[in-house]
Amino acid sequence: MPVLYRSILSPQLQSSLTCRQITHFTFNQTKVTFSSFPNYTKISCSMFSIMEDNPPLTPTILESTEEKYSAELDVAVKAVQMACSLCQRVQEGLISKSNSLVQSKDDKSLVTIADWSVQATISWVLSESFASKSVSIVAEEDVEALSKPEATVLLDSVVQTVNECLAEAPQFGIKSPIRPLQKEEVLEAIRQCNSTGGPSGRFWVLDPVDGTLGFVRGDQYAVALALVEDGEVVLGVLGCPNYPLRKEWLSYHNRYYRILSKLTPPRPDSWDRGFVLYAKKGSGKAWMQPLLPQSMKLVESKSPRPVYVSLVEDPALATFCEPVERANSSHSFTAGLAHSVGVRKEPLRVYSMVKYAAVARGDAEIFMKFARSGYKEKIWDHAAGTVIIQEAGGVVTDAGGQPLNFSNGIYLEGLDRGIIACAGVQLHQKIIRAVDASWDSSCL
Ligand SMILES: Nc1ncnc2c1ncn2[C@@H]1O[C@H](COP(=O)(O)O)[C@@H](OP(=O)(O)O)[C@H]1O
Ligand SMILES: [Mg+2]
Repeated sequence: MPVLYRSILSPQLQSSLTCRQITHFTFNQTKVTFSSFPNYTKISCSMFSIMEDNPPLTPTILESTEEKYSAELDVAVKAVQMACSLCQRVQEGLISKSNSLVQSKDDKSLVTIADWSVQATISWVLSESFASKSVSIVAEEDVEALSKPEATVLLDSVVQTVNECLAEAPQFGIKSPIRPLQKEEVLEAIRQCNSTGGPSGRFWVLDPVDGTLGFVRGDQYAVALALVEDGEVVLGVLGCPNYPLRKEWLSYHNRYYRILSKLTPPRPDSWDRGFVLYAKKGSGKAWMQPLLPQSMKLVESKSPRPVYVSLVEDPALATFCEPVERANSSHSFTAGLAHSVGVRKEPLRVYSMVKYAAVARGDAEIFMKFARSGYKEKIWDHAAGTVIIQEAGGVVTDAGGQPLNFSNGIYLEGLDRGIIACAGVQLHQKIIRAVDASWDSSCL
């Protein structure tokens, strides 16, 4: 019986599994897969190091971590389901009425009622659900613009949106507040998300509406929630309300999908678009739960089903995705990389972390992001997507092949050049090599 000693396990795996005896394992250069644990069928872990010379620790009995974080995951999935429902309502309002709900932020990006409302709602749900533990949250929005005297109408809209969403909480298996939240309580819930992260302890990471530009344009966006413990992302939950059932539709603006749905309306009980993806670190599984159709209870919804990355390793058959906005990632650099490794298909340009979802579900094989020099990637734009792709069987690193570092505050500190997520190790290595070959001649 082969024994894999603790000394060769990555810190990630060491922290998620304690003493263990392994009955079977396979590995390639960046990924190790364990089988036949008493309580697991398969556990995968990427990014490990082998230290064969170390004295082996005594291999003893396995301890399952199946129960760990279960309560947190349950609440996080429900909270993201609620947030998706809230966003759908606000987006419909934006499309059908006016853009008066869109505010310009100092950084010229856009923020809407939905951003603040989702942040307030998820913050309130987490605090209520884990009242005994102090809940620490790193999130994108602050209350400054919302607290100004001239923002009264805006604040009223946020309070109303939050209360409408919380009134529906029981449908999602969450308790509603005993009375509607007051303005100050909503502001406090948003304000409470002021953690700055760090290397130790536990904190949630929230991007209430990732891809705000996609959201206000009626297109793709995501709600992203992750739990980080001692610097590792241990849970990822990603709501993608406009993700179409048929992956071909991802290449088109969501407005075409809406037109089509009007022509041939989906049956009320059928799933036509939108889901929540989620994964727990070290479980070797990522799951997809369809969004709740209006008026259906979460308990009545279809069971979650597992998602897996694509098995395509041939670059000629692979699809790569990247941000829509050139300002967010160099399209010319990624085009050069794609060409040099033999990717032939047109890039799939989609807003937000929906790109992580596309790779995790096997609808695309590669995601690349190369921001302009000096831009610092934020942890909330990557935390949930990273763990979901990894548990679905994929690889996510920076362009130097190192894992993303979520332990150093709100930024991905030390990120080497860009982000590369792939379904398989071979594709990943080819792209890393291509980056090295072309970086010096690039303008980045
Ligand atoms: N100049 C820039 N370079 C790189 N990324 C940027 C950027 N400006 C904003 N972003 C990030 O890119 C995210 C959108 O991702 P994408 O471009 O893949 O749709 C934004 O998230 P928000 O929309 O939540 O602000 C923001 O965090
Ligand atoms: Mg974002």
